[in-house]
This record gives sequence, C-alpha cells and structure tokens, in this order.
Amino acid sequence: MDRIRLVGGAPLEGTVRIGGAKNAALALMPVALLTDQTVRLTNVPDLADIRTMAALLEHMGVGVHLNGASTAAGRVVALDAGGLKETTAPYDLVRRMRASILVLGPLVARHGKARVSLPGGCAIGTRPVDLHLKALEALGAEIDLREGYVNARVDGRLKGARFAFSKVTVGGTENALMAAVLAEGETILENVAREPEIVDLGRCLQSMGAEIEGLGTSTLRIRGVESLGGTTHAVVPDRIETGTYALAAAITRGHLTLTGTRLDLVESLIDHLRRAGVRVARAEGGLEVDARGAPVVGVDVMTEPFPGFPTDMQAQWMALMATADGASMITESIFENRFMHVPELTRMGADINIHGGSAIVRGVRHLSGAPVMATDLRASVCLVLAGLAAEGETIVNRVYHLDRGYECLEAKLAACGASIERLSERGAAG
Ligand SMILES: CC(=O)N[C@H]1[C@@H](OP(=O)(O)OP(=O)(O)OC[C@H]2O[C@@H](n3ccc(=O)[nH]c3=O)[C@H](O)[C@@H]2O)O[C@H](CO)[C@@H](O)[C@@H]1O
Ligand SMILES: C=C(OP(=O)(O)O)C(=O)O
Repeated sequence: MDRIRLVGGAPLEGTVRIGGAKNAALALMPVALLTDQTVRLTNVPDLADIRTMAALLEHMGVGVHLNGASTAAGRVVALDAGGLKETTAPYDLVRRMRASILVLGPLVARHGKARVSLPGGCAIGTRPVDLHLKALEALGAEIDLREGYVNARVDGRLKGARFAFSKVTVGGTENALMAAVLAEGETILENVAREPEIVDLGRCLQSMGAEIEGLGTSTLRIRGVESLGGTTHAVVPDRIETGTYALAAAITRGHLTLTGTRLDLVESLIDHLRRAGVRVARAEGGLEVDARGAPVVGVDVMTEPFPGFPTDMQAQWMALMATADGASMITESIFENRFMHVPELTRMGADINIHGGSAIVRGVRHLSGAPVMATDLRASVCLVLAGLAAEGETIVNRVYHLDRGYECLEAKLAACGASIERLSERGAAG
C-alpha cells in the first residue's frame, strides 16, 4: 500500500490550481440516468471516487467516455444512458463509496425501478439514508428494504408533492431533486441543503430543461417535465480542496495563490482564517492566502450546513489550531464520530482533549513528525498538513483515502516547495 513521506518546516510559496469538486461531480454523473441524450461534464477531477461512480454507471450500461489524461481545464466526461440495461447498484460497488446511493432518485424517476445496495455507515458516523427514502416515498415511490438493498418502484411517473426534510441532508436533497424534475406536477422541498454542489446540480438540470426555483435557498420549487435533454456543464470548483490548500499556506506560514476557484465558495472558512490572523484576498481567477509572519491565533469553530463552516474542513482546521497561539474549541455538529484524527495529531505532539462533540485544542510551539494513519479522507489530509508544519519526518499511511479526494496532492505541494513524496509498496519513491 502506498504511503506519503513528508519532511516539514518549509513555508509553501507558489500557485495551486484547484480542480472541480468531487462532491459536485458525484451528484452530476448520475444525472445522465435522467435522459437518453449525452451529458458532458467538464472540469471533472481525476479521483478514485469518480472512477468508482464511472464503474457503477458502466455496470448499468451507461456509456462513460473519459477524454484521457487530465488537462489544465480538468477532465471531460461524456455520459450516455441511451442503452441502459440494468437498474441495480450492487453491494460490491456501493460499499466502495456511499455516494453511489445518488443513482436511486434518477433511476426510479426515469426507469420506474431501482435496486440499490444500502451504503451502511462509515468511519465518520452511521450515516443513514432514511430521509432519501422518505422524500422518494413522498413522491409516490414504493420502497422496501430487503437483503441489504433498497428496492424502489413506481407505476408510471412519480407525483409532485410537498416534503420537508427533518434534518438538512446534502445527498437526500440531491436524490429528491433529481427525482422531482421528472415527476408529474409540482414538488416543494423544504429545509433542503444549500451547498454549492446542490446549486451546481440544479443549474445542470436546468440546462437540460428542468424547471427549478429557489436554488441556494432552503426551499426548492420544482415543476416536473416529461423529459430532459443532454447538456454540457462545467463542475463547480472544489471548495474543500480550496480550503485545504488555504490551510496548507496558513500552517506553514507561507503564501499561496489558488486559481480555478472562487472566494464565495469558502466564505465561512476565510472569515475564520482572517480572525486567526491570516491575510486572504481575491486574486485573478481565485484567491491569495498570505500567512508570512502571521502569528496565527486560536479561533473556535462549529461545523454547520452551508453557509456555515464545513464539516469536511474540520480536521484540517484542527491541524492549524494545533500550531496556533492559544486555545480553541472545535465543535462537530454534523457527524457523531469525526475526531479520528485526534489521536494521530496527539502522537505528533498536539495538545487536544475531546469533550463529547467538542475538542479543546491548545496550540503547541512545534509538532514533531511521526508515522501516522487515518481512517477517512479529511482526517488523512489533516495529517499531511500537520506533517508540512512538523519538525522531522512524517509518514502518512493508507494513502488510498487521499486518492479519493485530492488529485496530484504530492505534485501540487512539491511544486510549492514542500518536501513530499509518495512511497510505493516496495518503498521506492513513485
Ligand atoms: C459525496 C458527498 O457529497 N458527501 C458530502 C455529503 O455527505 P452526505 O450527503 O452523506 O451527508 P448529509 O448531508 O446527508 O448528512 C448530514 C447529516 O444528516 C444525517 N442524515 C443524512 C441523510 C439521511 O437520510 N438521514 C440522516 O440522518 C447524516 O447522518 C449526517 O449526520 O455532505 C456531508 C455534509 O456536508 C459532507 O461531509 C460529505 O462530504
Ligand atoms: C465525507 C466525505 O465524502 P463521502 O460523503 O463520500 O464519505 C468527504 O468528501 O469529506
């Protein structure tokens, strides 16, 4: 299994190009199931999760064409569901990636049936999909759970309805939205997620002929149409990749320009960074993060649905706070088990205590490099950030987590002066 070797201490300096958002692309790819015309996505990141979604769609008979290697403008993926032959998402593919559940809404809306393996929990929490199912039932789908699978069917079309989510859910909103666009009549979805990935999904659907009002607000009004056409759509920039590199600049007290991204996607994070003492400014095609000479101070955060501070940035923020002046409290309100990075950061010399859903972090003068391992994507990248700031060598194990969400992580960091390399299975640099 590959590992990442880092030697910390160098302030990063340079430019990083931010790719398209993994979490937007994972919702946009199943959109192809809603039409028999071609859906062409640009700015698609080259990531393990994208390949898993491509494999799942191919298994169903969707033609998936990647334009080869990544280019400066990201990958183009063309999806064609004209020859769909299968409406089952098998356990073997779903267990590799929870976002596979996003095929459920489109399948039942356009093909009247779907059999999708229940994704189950993962390292960060139990992560039920009850609200996805309730929303689809409200639209008239008959759903039963058997042998670990969700079986959904409807005779004819789904029917528009009013449904209020009891809790804000990104995936639940995406599934309901993709189902409602082909339902008969009007659907009103209340208390929906407002994440930029939902807005991106909605805009893509609109470009295919869907009638949606309220994108970016907590109520969506959808007038169902009989069919949707093809489209070409550019995936929104990845705000979590943006935030991660912003914190790489901050934790190394360096200076990075991030291109291909937008400040409005990361406002809450930027607000917290500025309060910590880091300078952030809009730059041509992106933003500039300057922490040179900054005495980074402790700032509390609480994770919340967008536009609040993202749970997917909580671990990286903790790495920064571990090296800040003073103490901070980090409260995780979305997932019940998202502090797995704490014991590993502690092994690197961080001073962190967990009290229920909050962690008290007391900044230390120096972290020290160590062999570390994490059980999820953002926890793993938080250890990379800690390693960039630590004295000595850090080895991050289980790199496959990083490959789910960060394209060319080592190359992007090395180009800005980090001492970082990937060690292949046999220990040679690769
Ligand atoms: C592929 C993707 O886009 N993943 C993101 C998505 O995950 P995902 O869509 O799985 O996260 P949700 O927004 O659905 O989860 C939010 C909370 O709602 C709960 N819940 C969710 C659905 C449901 O039916 N019942 C229920 O109780 C979850 O357990 C969690 O506590 O949003 C999360 C929250 O911003 C991010 O951390 C993930 O990176
Ligand atoms: C939690 C994440 O992804 P997923 O929902 O696919 O597990 C993430 O991107 O941080």
